[in-house]
Amino acid sequence: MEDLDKIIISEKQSPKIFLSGSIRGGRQLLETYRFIFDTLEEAGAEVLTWHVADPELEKVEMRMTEEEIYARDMDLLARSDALIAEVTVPSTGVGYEICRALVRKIPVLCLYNPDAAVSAMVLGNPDPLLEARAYSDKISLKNLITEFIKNF
Ligand SMILES: O=c1[nH]c(=O)n([C@H]2C[C@H](O)[C@@H](COP(=O)(O)O)O2)cc1CO
Repeated sequence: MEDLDKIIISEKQSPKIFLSGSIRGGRQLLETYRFIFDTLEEAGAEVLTWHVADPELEKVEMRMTEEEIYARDMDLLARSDALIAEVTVPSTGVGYEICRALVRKIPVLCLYNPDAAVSAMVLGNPDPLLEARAYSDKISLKNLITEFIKNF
């Protein structure tokens, strides 16, 4: 029985997470996106959109057309088990990705600083697959992320 448990645990795939964070909406929270990325990887998740937390992102994305960026991200979303969005910095792309995830029935966790003016499209959204949580510091941010990904 113990052996069977071990096999089941070792066969458990790491959850694939679509990390969503502002790019053209402003990069001022890049350090927080990096912290979320590191927390997810430490917890055994695979972050498919690692580029969102990449300080060199502009260099890579500059070589891609707008259509290529869109197609790549929609393909990554289709392969994700869940989406985690940092919504403190308002971003058209982040809002769009949240909506697309919900349409595809992919669970979404939105995280934000308590001082942020988060859209009512997130805070007032009754979709049971959407969870929105404020974090006051890195400890609470880490706890919210690790609790959420336990479900996958
Ligand atoms: O170059 C890009 N690469 C890219 O992956 N995105 C996606 C991922 C981010 O979660 C989101 C950011 O949107 P925005 O650029 O509107 O802030 O869109 C967005 C852009 C630029 O709009």
